[in-house]
Amino acid sequence: MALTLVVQATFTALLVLGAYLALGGHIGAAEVLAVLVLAARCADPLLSLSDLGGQLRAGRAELARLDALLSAAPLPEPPDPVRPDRHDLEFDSVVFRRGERTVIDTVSLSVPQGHRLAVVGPSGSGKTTLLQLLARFHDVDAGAVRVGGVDVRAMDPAELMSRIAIVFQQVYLFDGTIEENVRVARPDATDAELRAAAAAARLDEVVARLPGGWSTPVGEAGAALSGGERQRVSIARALLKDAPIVLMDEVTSALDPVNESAVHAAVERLTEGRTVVMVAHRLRTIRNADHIVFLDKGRITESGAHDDLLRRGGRYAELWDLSRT
Ligand SMILES: Nc1ncnc2c1ncn2[C@@H]1O[C@H](COP(=O)(O)OP(=O)(O)OP(=O)(O)O)[C@@H](O)[C@H]1O
Repeated sequence: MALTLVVQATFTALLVLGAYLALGGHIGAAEVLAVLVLAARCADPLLSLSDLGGQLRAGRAELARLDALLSAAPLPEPPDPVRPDRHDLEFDSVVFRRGERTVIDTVSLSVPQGHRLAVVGPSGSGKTTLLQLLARFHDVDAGAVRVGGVDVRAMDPAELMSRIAIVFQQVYLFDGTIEENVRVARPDATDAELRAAAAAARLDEVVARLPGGWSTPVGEAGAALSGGERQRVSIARALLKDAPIVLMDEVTSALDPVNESAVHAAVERLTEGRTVVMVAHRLRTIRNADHIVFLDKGRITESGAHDDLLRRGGRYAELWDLSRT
């Protein structure tokens, strides 16, 4: 850094001196001193500019990635979309690859309408990918994902999304008020519907603490909200959307007891009577699931109800014991 500063200062001094001589100036002690002071003052911004170069290069790489994402071919839309009249879910021998890697490896499972499926397993085993395939963020490489017996590729993508509410770990809050951030799920919702969703998600108690209540800009609120509170915003959105299918990726980080209990109550309300697939990390959520699958390296290695899996004494039972210590 110090060397770069000296090089930059010398370079700047030579440039200024050159310009001075070119303009017909004479060099004396005063001129040299003035040029050195000027060079030192110029070097710092020049250094910042060289830092900026690095930042611009990093930014360009980000832009290239974004561009690749935006220019990716849109998922093909069917000419005659089919509308399912039920909301049971099915993975039929699904294979999904990322490059050379098989991320989902011949997965078959079904979730009857109104049931809750919990997906557990080690990090990187493909749990989130299963949710993404259901919402058709990607298309399968082999097999089929079906909603109400209809292949999701045969559905109009907007229709599919209207049937699904998603609660992901990373909650995206945009620059607006907290009310706008919830209302985005259903802009024509009445105030009463908004308040009811917030109460069911236990978001009302968070809003009550904010300085401007519902009108608090989320820029302020977002920074002040904990992970559990942000997830309550996400659950309120999903409740307001009132979709028959819920896909949920639980927060992995530990929640304080107040948030733990509030989020649990909110999840209960959200999942009541809906068809649910959730990546489950918390004991209470796993326990309340109708069915559990254990995913390892993209394959289902164990599947059943909580008590069956405990009796079997496999990886699930191990995970359960570990999570209770
Ligand atoms: N955008 C991506 N590009 C390339 N590989 C990815 C991408 N997203 C996920 N993967 C890879 O796919 C595999 C499955 O990832 P996935 O996020 O589904 O796992 P997970 O079980 O949900 O993990 P975690 O519990 O850590 O969230 C991982 O090996 C992951 O590195």
